[in-house]
Amino acid sequence: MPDVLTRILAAKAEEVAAAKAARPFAQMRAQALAAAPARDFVGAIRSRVEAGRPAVIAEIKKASPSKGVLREAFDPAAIAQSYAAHGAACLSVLTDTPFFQGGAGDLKAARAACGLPVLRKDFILDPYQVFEARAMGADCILLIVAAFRLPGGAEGAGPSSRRAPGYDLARLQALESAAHSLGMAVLVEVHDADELAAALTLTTPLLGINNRNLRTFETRLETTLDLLPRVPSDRIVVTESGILAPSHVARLRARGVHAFLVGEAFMRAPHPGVALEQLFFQGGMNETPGA
Ligand SMILES: O=C(O)c1ccccc1NCC(=O)[C@H](O)[C@H](O)COP(=O)(O)O
Repeated sequence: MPDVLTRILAAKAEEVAAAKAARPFAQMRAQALAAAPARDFVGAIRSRVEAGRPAVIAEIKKASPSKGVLREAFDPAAIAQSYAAHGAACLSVLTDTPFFQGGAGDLKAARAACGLPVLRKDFILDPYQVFEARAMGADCILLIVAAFRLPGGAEGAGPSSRRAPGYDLARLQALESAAHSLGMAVLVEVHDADELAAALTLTTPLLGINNRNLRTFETRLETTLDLLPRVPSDRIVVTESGILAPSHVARLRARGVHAFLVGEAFMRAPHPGVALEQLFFQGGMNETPGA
């Protein structure tokens, strides 16, 4: 059986083909160009990080392949308001349906309920999806480098071939350009050194390091800590996944990581915003959301 990322990407390619047939590109483009202006996703993160405060991208997801259903009573608008009231910098909203039980409606409802910039969390492979993201109101898209691995690419035999990019850089760069042309930001996501080398060919300052291996689900904070020395100082590291306790936050912040993408810890809590405040602003570092 193929791993889950392979299955998600295959399903996504079919989904995009069906979407294009149902709503042609010209129509999607017109909708994207007519959307309300994008909110400043990078600025919301940068301002906090440069002030030495945590920048929290708070995720709205009903379910995930690794954890199943995380939240039965799922109200994206109420969750977004709760996050905004308790110090989130931005939102991340899952729009994939088959694997995460999300949808475009979740993103629209969350964005309409608050003033925060919103990341469309999905598996973007095609320019059509970039226009679709803007049409639904997204302010940022996610590009997962692992989704652009070429057949036989980064898994070469020896040390030198492992350093070869092995990724479809032209396609990654074209998707980034499309997002920027629509005023959206890009969060590029990596999990290892080969993916990082590929990600650094993009211009976006937002570099996500996913602590979760999307093929095996193994989740280790050391993924972020080990890659940190290889990240140039002009990039803002966003550590993603598996951040569940104040000790995790303290460990990463002690190494200079101040931007976080968190889902499960908030989705399982009765009040997601309160959980955010407890995780980031009531720990040992005695922060307050606006201080
Ligand atoms: O979470 C999964 O099971 C998953 C499986 C396959 C591809 C992506 C997946 N998750 C996306 C994410 O990485 C997380 O939603 C995000 O980083 C937040 O993680 P967490 O705080 O651990 O919910």
